[in-house]
Amino acid sequence: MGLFDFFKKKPVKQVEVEILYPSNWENGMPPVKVVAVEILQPTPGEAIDIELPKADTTETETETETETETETEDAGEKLDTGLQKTKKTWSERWNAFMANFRSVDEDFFDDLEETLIGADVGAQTALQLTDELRDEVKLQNAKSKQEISEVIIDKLVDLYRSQGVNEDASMHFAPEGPTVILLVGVNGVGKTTTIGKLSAYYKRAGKKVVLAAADTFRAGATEQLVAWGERNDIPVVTGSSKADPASVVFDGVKTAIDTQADILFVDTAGRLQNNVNLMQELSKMKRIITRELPNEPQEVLLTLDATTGQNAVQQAKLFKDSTDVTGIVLTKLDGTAKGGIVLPIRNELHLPVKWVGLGEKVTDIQPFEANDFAKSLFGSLLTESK
Ligand SMILES: Nc1nc2c(ncn2[C@@H]2O[C@H](COP(=O)(O)OP(=O)(O)OP(=O)(O)O)[C@@H](O)[C@H]2O)c(=O)[nH]1
Repeated sequence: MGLFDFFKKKPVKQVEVEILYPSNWENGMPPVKVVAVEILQPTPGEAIDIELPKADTTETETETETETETETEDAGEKLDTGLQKTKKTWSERWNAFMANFRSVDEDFFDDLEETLIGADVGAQTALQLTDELRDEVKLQNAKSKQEISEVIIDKLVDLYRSQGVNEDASMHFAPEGPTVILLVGVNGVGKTTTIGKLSAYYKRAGKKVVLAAADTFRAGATEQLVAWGERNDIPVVTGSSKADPASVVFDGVKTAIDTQADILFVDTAGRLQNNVNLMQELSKMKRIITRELPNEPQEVLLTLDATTGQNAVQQAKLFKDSTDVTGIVLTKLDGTAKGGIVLPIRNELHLPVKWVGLGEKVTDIQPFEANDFAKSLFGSLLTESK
């Protein structure tokens, strides 16, 4: 059934569609992906018109938000919902592992290590956990399936929590003048969307925010940020297509200073961590910011797509080696069973996860709280094992 036929049968109040322009698309109706539909009650039979953008506006993203609706949703609930897939996988793996339990011997610890690696906690973390658990299980003289299950899950929760103790996952702000927050990461991880969400978050907190569209590389990237700016009523500094990103950063910093803004968010082009030119471009942007605002603490937030699992950890390693990353934004946790990667990011890279992205809506972002995360991820396992 075509899109219009569908809407004739089910009239809608509002529809969010993503226009997909395949590289070989020339004319006619491009394929579209329906992102969200708000069904209109009750009048069935009405058709609606959707205005499609012109063919040359590639990669246009149309997003509408019903902020108030989501804002009332409890943060803990949202985290629980967002982590549903990860939790399901964890509990399935866990149950399968415990179903095979016979006795606490070397095979048991080998299986445990494999289970943990399979759950994306990372090889190093799995090894460390298994080693510590060997002692712990003996220490507590745990023998029954339930006792052992409890010791292991408690240890996992502990590890998540203890890593948060000395970790500075807070955002740093300049005591005066604008704070600059750069978003970096490979293509498509969610940098622009995160800026849209974070800028709205800080605006709601009473901060004056400016955005700079320094991704002059990808066609449509500036428009995407401008759309977020319009939606949140936040000014966006732009440059022409293929302009030097550093010049947009310069204009952004100047605008932020002139307008006495509190925060400047800079959207950067998706870059491969091993592309020397792009990494140099990033250094140039940072030099310009420091030249204009010498004493100012900046945040360089590396955005990682949680759905890419261990790849995200690899990306983080390489970015960390070539630029001063101050924290991680872990996006798309809602769409993945790989939420376990928070553990290796913190345990192996010692980079604080500062924010987690839990959806595509403007309010689908939360500061990362190790305790809440551990509680949400393993809470149900603890209940199940009781
Ligand atoms: N489900 C889900 N989708 C997200 C989240 N964050 C971003 N996305 C989606 O991921 C896709 C890519 O997001 P962008 O913000 O365009 O990514 P980007 O890193 O700016 O991409 P480039 O400009 O190409 O480098 C979009 O469809 C977003 O809606 C999230 O937390 N959850």
